Amino acid sequence: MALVEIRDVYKSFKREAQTVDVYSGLTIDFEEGSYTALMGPSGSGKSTLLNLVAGLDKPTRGSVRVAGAEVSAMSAAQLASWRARTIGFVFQSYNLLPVLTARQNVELPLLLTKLGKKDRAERTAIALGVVGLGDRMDHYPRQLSGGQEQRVAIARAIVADPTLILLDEPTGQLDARSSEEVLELLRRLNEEFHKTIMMVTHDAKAAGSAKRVLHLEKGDLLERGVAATHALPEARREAVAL
Ligand SMILES: Nc1ncnc2c1ncn2[C@@H]1O[C@H](COP(=O)(O)OP(=O)(O)OP(=O)(O)O)[C@@H](O)[C@H]1O
Repeated sequence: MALVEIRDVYKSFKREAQTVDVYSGLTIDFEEGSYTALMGPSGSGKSTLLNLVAGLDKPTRGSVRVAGAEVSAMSAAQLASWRARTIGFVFQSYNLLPVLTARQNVELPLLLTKLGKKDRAERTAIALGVVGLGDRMDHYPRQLSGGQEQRVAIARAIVADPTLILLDEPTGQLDARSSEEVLELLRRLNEEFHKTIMMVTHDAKAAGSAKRVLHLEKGDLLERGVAATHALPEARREAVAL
């Protein structure tokens, strides 16, 4: 069983009199331990895919299962606690709370768990250590560089030890050096910590750090292996009918 199973998913958005059909029968799997980059033109439905997997949005029809659980069937309350345990979400614009320190930002998701204060402090320190910011725990976001802010956001995403990390253009606002640091961190999270990663990106370099690259384009879902050790002999068409 794949960690993420998307089966015959339709998704439409209604805007005034118009309906936008983003997916018309999307079927795809993401295996446990995989690291996938999702590419494609603006509006092709990349962010929508992450939102469906995180249960932030529901399919118009079809099934989205994560670790065997039907995400679209959960109530809002079930979703909140499931998401806190299962999913780490990282956004392009970091989304840190400016009035909280790095430590407090990272601790936030743990407040939704049953962990006591001491365990929360310990896990927070470990997560900030993993992203290389053990010496910046009491800094506020404004006292950090963009790359450091994004690494705090990644620490927040991994602090509850989720199975799946979803990232929406994580390097979109970063310079080349900070991007490289973030990508190196993602490779480690995948290889050393066995986290499953799905990353939306427009950046070919970022996609190059993934083991699998999916291209969402007008009605087609194309798959290309780019990492040397995972390269496919040629671009392979995996499924049609987005
Ligand atoms: N909440 C919404 N209401 C109405 N339309 C929406 C909504 N969310 C997304 N859409 C539409 O669905 C389509 C897919 O959007 P999505 O954000 O998934 O694209 P994307 O590939 O991530 O684009 P980008 O690269 O620009 O972020 C777009 O046409 C978008 O306008």
